[in-house]
Amino acid sequence: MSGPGEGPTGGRRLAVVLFNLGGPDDAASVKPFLFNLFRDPAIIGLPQPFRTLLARLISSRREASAQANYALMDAGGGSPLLAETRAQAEALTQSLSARLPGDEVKVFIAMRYWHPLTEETAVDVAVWGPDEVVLLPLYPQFSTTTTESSLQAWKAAYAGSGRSRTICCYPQAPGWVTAQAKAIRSALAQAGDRPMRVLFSAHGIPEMLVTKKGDPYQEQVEGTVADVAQAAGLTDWTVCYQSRVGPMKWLGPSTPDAIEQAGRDGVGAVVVPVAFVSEHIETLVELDQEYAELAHEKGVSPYLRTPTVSVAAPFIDTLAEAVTQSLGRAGTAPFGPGCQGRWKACPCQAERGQGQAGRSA
Ligand SMILES: C=CC1=C(C)c2cc3[nH]c(cc4nc(cc5[nH]c(cc1n2)c(C)c5CCC(=O)O)C(CCC(=O)O)=C4C)c(C)c3C=C
Ligand SMILES: [Fe+2]
Ligand SMILES: [Fe+2]
Repeated sequence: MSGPGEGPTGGRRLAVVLFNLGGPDDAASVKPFLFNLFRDPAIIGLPQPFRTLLARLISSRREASAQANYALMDAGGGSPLLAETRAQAEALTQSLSARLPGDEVKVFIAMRYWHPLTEETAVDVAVWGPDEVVLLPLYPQFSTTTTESSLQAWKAAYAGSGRSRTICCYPQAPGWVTAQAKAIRSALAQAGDRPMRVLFSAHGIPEMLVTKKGDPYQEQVEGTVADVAQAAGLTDWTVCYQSRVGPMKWLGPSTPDAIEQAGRDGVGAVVVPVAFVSEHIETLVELDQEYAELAHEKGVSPYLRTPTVSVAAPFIDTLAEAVTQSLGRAGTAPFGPGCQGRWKACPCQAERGQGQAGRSA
């Protein structure tokens, strides 16, 4: 057995930790998953014990409708997110192993609100004993509600070996942009010569996180959209935000409003899930079923949706490039501007001063 500092061929041990939100495994885990989500201070900013009490209330009230929605997917009453993320981990392992011959690369998955929980993965990584740890959120755009929440949970939980690097975000990474542009071009080709509008739909967040807290999410979403629209040569496109929860004002316009507008303007729609990298309830149910029904009612035809990037080679390669660049081991091609100090609390800022670390972010 090889210990820290020594892979099977004498190389170094590299742990890559993929972060995502997580999803319930089955109907029974919907309520505890929702409880974990609403108990997160990044999601509900109330002090304790009010936050936990409210999380209990919301998860109870939301359980039945959420279970009904999860049941609409072919995933045993739960979410396909973990299976999708495992496929991405496998593809990234292969891409990285080819780029870093001699090193031992292991890709771990750390979910924020359901198993494998970040706290569990932190123990697994520590037991494995890496020399280097690269933290890689599967959120292309940085948000306090997702990326920062995951990175903080990791920081609190990880007590193992290895120097850490953080890839905070990659809103304009070349492979992320080209994979989406390709999917859009193929959807538009399917629509033939009918007039079409591309609706870039991102998961929303409360507007005050952007205006009061300086959350860079909206700016980064707009950065992604500008690059993809240019790469795909689009003339009619708009940004909109889906999945609103609760009474606060969220970023707008909402995706349902954008669909209604398309109906009024007499154009068909290609919806592009621009902040998700894999399929789950927000794409398979919200976009493909709820909003498809709305589009039908409003006469938006055709209504098409591009698949998420999933394991598309340009996307996985761009992630692998981000990892190797963060280690200072390969490539000098620009990987995108990242948060660039826009989010002062981002760990990539502190790492920037330590040699190559954070170069990709
Ligand atoms: C870019 C990604 C995401 C952001 C930003 C985000 C913010 C955010 N989400 C909620 C509430 C819920 N999210 C839920 C599921 C869910 N959300 C994301 C991604 C982002 N969330 C993912 C990947 C998933 C998992 C989907 C799955 O298949 O399991 C849910 C549960 C589903 C539901 O009941 O609708 C809730 C609730 C808030 C409040 C928020 C920002 C404040
Ligand atoms: Fe969400
Ligand atoms: Fe950053």
